[in-house]
Amino acid sequence: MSLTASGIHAGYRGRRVLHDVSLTIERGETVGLRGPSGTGKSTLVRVLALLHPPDSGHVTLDEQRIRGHGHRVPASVRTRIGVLFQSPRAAADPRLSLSDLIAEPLRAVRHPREQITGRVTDLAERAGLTPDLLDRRPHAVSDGQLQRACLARALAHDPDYLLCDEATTMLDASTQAHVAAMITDQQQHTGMGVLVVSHDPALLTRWTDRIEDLNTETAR
Ligand SMILES: Nc1ncnc2c1ncn2[C@@H]1O[C@H](COP(=O)(O)OP(=O)(O)OP(=O)(O)O)[C@@H](O)[C@H]1O
Repeated sequence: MSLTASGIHAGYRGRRVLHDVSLTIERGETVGLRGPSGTGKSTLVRVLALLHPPDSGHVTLDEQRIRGHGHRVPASVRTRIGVLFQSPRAAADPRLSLSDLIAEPLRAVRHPREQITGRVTDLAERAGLTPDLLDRRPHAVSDGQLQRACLARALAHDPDYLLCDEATTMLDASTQAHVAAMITDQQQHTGMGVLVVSHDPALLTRWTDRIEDLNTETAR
């Protein structure tokens, strides 16, 4: 069981960023992805998260080849892949309270309403968010608190894969450790596969089972 990108060519408005790039994340493993700035690591994350359609090549999710990226991917498929970005401010809707932020993906797939509150409380507690923070909107919490909420949101569906794009880079050491511990704990319970994109060699060595390079060799 794996999330696989095969022979991906992708870019923006005719400008090619990824040239024949392939990457596999097996369930249960943690894969590191590194490479110089601008080689397309975030673009590859968006392709794997089914958010950015490749020009050619394809993504396979547990043997199911995904057709039609972008809005055409059913929510039931998309929710099997969680994503955590570097900047929670860019990722989070500023109009939503933290509890609504965490609950939104559950509501989107009509999760039973009576279970949502309990699920949000549990996720928030595991993420280290105190109850008083849950009614606040993003502008009234710190970056670290907001990233904890984004992690709770990304794990709301118990995804089979979690893609972390420089997700701990801007966090202080203790929040970074808490975020990594929550991800590892979730992985031990559900066997999800994890991708960690980072420029930090120590973090990659500490956290991942193997490291892949996206460099000018692969990104020709
Ligand atoms: N939405 C976009 N529109 C146009 N070009 C983009 C867009 N996003 C990224 N790019 C360009 O695509 C290239 C790859 O960017 P990407 O963010 O995927 O690289 P990266 O390896 O993640 O970089 P970094 O390590 O600095 O985060 C860059 O030249 C970037 O300017």
